[in-house]
Amino acid sequence: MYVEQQVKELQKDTLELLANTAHLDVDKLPLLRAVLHFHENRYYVLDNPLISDTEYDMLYKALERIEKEHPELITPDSPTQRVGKELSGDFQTVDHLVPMLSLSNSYNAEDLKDWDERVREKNVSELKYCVEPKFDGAGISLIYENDYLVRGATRGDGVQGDDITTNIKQIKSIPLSAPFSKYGIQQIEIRGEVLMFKESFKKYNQSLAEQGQAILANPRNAASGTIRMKDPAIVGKRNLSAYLYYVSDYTLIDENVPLDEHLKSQSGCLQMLWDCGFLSPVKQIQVYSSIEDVVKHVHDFEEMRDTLPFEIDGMVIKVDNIETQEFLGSTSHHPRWAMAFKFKARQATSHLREVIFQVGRTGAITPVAKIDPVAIGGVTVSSVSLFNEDIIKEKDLKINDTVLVERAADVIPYIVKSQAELRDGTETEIVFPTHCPVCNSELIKPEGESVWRCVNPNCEAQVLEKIIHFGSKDAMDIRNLGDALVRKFFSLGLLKDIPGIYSLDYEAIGNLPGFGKRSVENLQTAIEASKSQTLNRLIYALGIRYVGETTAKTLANKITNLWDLKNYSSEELMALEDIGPKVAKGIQDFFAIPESIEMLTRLEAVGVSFANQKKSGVAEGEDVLHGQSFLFTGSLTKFKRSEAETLVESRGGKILSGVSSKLNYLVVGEDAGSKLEKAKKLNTVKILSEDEFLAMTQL
Ligand SMILES: NC(=O)c1ccc[n+]([C@@H]2O[C@H](COP(=O)([O-])OP(=O)(O)OC[C@H]3O[C@@H](n4cnc5c(N)ncnc54)[C@H](O)[C@@H]3O)[C@@H](O)[C@H]2O)c1
Ligand SMILES: [Zn+2]
Repeated sequence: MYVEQQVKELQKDTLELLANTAHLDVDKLPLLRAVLHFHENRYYVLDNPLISDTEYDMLYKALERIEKEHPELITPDSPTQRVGKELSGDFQTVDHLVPMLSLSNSYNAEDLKDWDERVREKNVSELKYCVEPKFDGAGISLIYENDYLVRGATRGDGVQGDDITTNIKQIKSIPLSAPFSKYGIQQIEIRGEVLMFKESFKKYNQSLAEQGQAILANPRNAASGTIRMKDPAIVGKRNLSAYLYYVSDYTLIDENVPLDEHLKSQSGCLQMLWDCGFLSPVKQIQVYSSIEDVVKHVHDFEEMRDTLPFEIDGMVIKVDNIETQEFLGSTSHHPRWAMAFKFKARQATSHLREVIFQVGRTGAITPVAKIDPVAIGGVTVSSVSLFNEDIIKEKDLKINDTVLVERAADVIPYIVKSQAELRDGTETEIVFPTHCPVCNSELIKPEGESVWRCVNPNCEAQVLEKIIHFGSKDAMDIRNLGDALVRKFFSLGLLKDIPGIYSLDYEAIGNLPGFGKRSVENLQTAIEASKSQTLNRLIYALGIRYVGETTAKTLANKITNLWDLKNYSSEELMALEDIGPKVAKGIQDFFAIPESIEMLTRLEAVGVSFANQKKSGVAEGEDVLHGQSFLFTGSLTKFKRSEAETLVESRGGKILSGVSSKLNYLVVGEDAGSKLEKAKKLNTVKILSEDEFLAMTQL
């Protein structure tokens, strides 16, 4: 739609407008609209935004302000007069019963107070606000008729959406039927947000990274991409969840029966949804009568946003009383009875100055972009991984490019895109090396892979990274032997390989500047203690290709001694859960190399335990919990959660991350909350006290 020259000019205009949003006046109105239309096209249609959401919102706000001062200048096609468009064409289009509007945005206490004043000006009595998290996922609308789910749709352009019913049915937290008839409801339309929880997102990205593929930017993209997949089976595998937070429409079974109390307030509706078996934010909401309390709450919530298991990008403040909501009404763009409070942005624009190439422990060469430092979400970012050469090509990155960088919680910073439109001729190609930057051996890229590797087993960079990995938190967990210390010892020649950890020269270390007696002792204790680390951690620590933490556990559960693995055939390996030909080959290749055997022999000689302690201690019947799944909730008083989880696993059981029909046992400590409620509702989960659990695990 826009040709190259227009894109350049509009982007130039954008930057000029952005530099001055507070002082834009009516003469800029047409330009502002043109620029916003342009960015909406980039965002909703091309899925390729050029500016961050905050920048878009700043321009939008400026437009709103000018239009408010000059209402006579509002045109029907102004961006303020409609919501975005995101119909994909891949699904059948369906009409929403009630349009799915956008929300008005606020960024500070001032904005919220202004809004509160506008609401109060309307003389509403007994005003209360229901404050909810603003879930950062993909908006959906569901229709239930006679208690059955009949349709699920995306938000689309707000009036019409894509019919994604089959995909919606793959989301386990959305019940296929719900007892709305108990509330006198025949048909109901509810709204919510499909999310990928951070934990699932991390796992999903880990599997992408292990396969050398580019990881996804954030859980929101993962969720919105997944619900539009053509294959519902893939949707089922991605482990999505959905929070439902709004009843947009309903038809009663009998108009003459008085309306159920729940339906008279937003907080009541959320409770009803929860009681009907939905995941609704009843536990995360607060109802307040003063805007000051609201302001305090949203700020407090922003502080703790990273502790939530899912991403939120702000809060939504809604007038609680539904009659008052109806009285306040909506514009064509957003309801007047609700206001979003947006948290600080986690995207920023910077410049790519240099690319360095790092050698990982498997020899993989990772390009890392050095950018002009920018603050994103309270952290200064100056280094961003580019993963592999393909990503550089796909994103068309060049040195000196303007780049959009994103950093969400728990997610490593990521270059969303380069802004090719802004190039001025000073940009240069990123040249991928042909030889290892550390040992200078020629790099290899096997067919079908996207990663270049240094295959020299003695490459110093790899040896160093392998030592760091061995001692790291998820591996042997040698607390006092961190990344920096390993680098230091390595550079001083005090540490040359993994077994060398167990024959460190503590006297020489004690003479290094900054090393007191205590710190040397602590280091020595931590290293000694690691000798009896569990077998699964040891297997993971060895850095066998494709053997991640999960595979290491599977392997450890199968064997009684590490050496057993040496004799496993590929068939035997592939018979194990989740082990395919690639992983099996990785394991066999490892044991086929003399260097590996030498390393293992040395480790065993210094006393590192190769035995499966769980197996050697208990001869038979140790997996009394085999095939059973467990989850712990509430504060446990008899044991630590991590201990209990290890116990379950050592007895052959599994730990699940949430309450679902797959869960067999929920062990409840004190003050158990939503998980317990949900388990009770499910009726298939057996609820255990801590004592009952302990009794079960005894052999
Ligand atoms: N970068 C760009 O160029 C560009 C261009 C266009 C739009 N955008 C972004 O898109 C936004 C507009 O999108 P939008 O209309 O979806 O607005 P929005 O995402 O800011 O807010 C509305 C949405 O919030 C969601 N939501 C989450 N929790 C909710 C809750 N508890 N109650 C109600 N709703 C809840 C709903 O899906 C709702 O549709 C802009 O503010 C901007 O951030 C960016
Ligand atoms: Zn090398």
